[in-house]
Amino acid sequence: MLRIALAGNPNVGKSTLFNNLTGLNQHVGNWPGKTVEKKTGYLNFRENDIEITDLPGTYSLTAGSPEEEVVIDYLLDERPDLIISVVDASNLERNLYLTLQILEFGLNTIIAVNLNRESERKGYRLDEKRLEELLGVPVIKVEAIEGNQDELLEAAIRQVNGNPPQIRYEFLRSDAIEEFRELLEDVEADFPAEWIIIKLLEGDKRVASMVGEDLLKEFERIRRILEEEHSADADILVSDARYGLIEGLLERSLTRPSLDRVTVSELIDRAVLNRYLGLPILLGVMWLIFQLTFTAGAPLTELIDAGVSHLAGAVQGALGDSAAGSLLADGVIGGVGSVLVFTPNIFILFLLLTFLEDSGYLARAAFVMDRVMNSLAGLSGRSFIPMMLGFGCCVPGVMATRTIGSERERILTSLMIPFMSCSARLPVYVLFTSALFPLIYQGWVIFFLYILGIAVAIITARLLGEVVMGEGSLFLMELPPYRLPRPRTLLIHTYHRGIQFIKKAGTIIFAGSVIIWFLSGFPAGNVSSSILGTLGSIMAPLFHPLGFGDWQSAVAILSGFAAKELVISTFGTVHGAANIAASIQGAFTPLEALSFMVFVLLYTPCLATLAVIKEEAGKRWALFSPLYSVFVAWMASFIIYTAGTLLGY
Ligand SMILES: Nc1nc2c(ncn2[C@@H]2O[C@H](COP(=O)(O)OP(=O)(O)OP(=O)(O)O)[C@@H](O)[C@H]2O)c(=O)[nH]1
Ligand SMILES: [Mg+2]
Repeated sequence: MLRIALAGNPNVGKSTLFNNLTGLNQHVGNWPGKTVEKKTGYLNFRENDIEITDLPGTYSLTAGSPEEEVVIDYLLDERPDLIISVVDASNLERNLYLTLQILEFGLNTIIAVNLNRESERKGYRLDEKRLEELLGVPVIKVEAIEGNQDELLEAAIRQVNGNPPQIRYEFLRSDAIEEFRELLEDVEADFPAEWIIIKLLEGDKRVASMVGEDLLKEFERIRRILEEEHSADADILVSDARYGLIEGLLERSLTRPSLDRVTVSELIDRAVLNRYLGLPILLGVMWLIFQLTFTAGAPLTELIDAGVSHLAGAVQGALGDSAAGSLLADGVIGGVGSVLVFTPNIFILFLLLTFLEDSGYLARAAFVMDRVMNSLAGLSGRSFIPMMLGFGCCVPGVMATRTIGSERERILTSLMIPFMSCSARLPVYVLFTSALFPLIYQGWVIFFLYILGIAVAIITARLLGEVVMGEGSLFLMELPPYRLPRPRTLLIHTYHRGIQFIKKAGTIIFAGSVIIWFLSGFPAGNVSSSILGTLGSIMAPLFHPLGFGDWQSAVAILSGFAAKELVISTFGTVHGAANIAASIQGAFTPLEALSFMVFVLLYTPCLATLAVIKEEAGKRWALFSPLYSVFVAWMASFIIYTAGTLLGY
């Protein structure tokens, strides 16, 4: 088995290439920092079994953030047979910097130059054969997103048996270094001496501990000689040497565009990143997303709704009042069907979010929000990307916090994300607003809920910011160029995200609905005296001050702890799929509905989200999060309901 790893800077197309080669579906999008864990896939190419690992994007091989750690650990411990160093053709200077570090390490490497069309449009011309000759490493132009990658794979298989070139920097050819190199030969056979020297010059702690005290002392002496000789710090000498080498290579293999060209990306950015226009544009984009999600999905939703009601009716008619009939019609169709009705909205939302991510706008949103996040929440714009992802689903949102440099900001952001209105809350919003608010207000009510979520998240960061200690991080993020996402890619990603919703309906919602149905039927007789009704009645007084003190709401809220879709499916099971809207109309006033929706928005992350919060922020915060959010939800609903009542609504 041939073990190949994909390494490179963030956002150069590693995961795109990985997906293309393995047929898997790693998260891709047009912003740096999507992949945070390594992922392995397999393929067979001309009788060769190949294992491919997709690594997180990094700029260097010096451990800093958790995802850099992943890459370094992998390279040090697992030593793949070959590295495919993926580089962006428009950013070769910076991208080859990482390639050189991989070569220093002595690993077999080939270079895959991606995004060629884009760079040619910008006016770059790379002579890849010339670069290959100069560097001594195969250089292949690829189009990661499409077509077969035979040329790349052939080169890879050839290179596995080849020899990686030894990178030797001029400034390391001094007598003092040569002496030290000899000393090293007795110590460490596993890594190239040159690499150890470079890492020591860069001050890498891990390598320092590998070498041992005595040699380290000796090295300190040599380092000082070197620094005096060149009158510069050792780590600067190293990076200068790398950039010097790269410059020399590109000078002879790359034609660059003249500098005064203004790209389309720059033109768009002048508006989108404008001091005054940036924020209104972002708000406009968000408003548009939510409008489209709810309105464009409506006709299809109604159609499915009619279908589900019809089906429930037919089943009831065929099986009569038997237990089986009730289980199917109320439990399964009522519970699962009432959630599945919203599939069109969910798919549209995911399509739009994917477009936002893939076009490059999401990275801009982070920039625009940087100032806001800074002054309001004491965080950087980096935190805004996971928050936006949270509108789709909080689980990938929390996972995306890992690329945030500071631990403090990582924890705070993980605790903010559950307040983003994820797609599971959408059925609640749609049902309640459409049942109780006039058409012209519906969009605004939902938009208010989204904004309220963001506001509570920011207040949360503010409050907890006083408790969670640690250093902040500098907000350094590249702006990727805008790209018009391809319909095919958009559809594939939307499909993969949307299908999770349907899977969830078939598993956890299904199980939940059956349980709810069961609990509502026993002991037989009146539902309100069933186990479910009793449980609900016990809890109901807690919610009475919030305006929804009936047992059904209490039970719906309770089941929503597992997954928020269950809030609606509980109503579906208790009332029957066809009657949800009517029974909501009967049970709630608009004010009570608003209070209920606010509660559902804010109270507790679902179990899946809690699991990732535990992963990213630790057990203590995963315990804290639901307690805190239930408290916040109760307070917010109480304030809204009380204020509304006083105002006469
Ligand atoms: N047009 C075009 N776009 C590409 C190509 N390869 C990648 N992209 C786009 O470039 C962006 C980044 O791709 P990813 O595969 O997510 O990049 P990555 O290197 O895995 O990024 P990180 O995981 O963040 O380090 C996505 O928007 C891709 O659609 C390509 O060959 N052609
Ligand atoms: Mg990736």
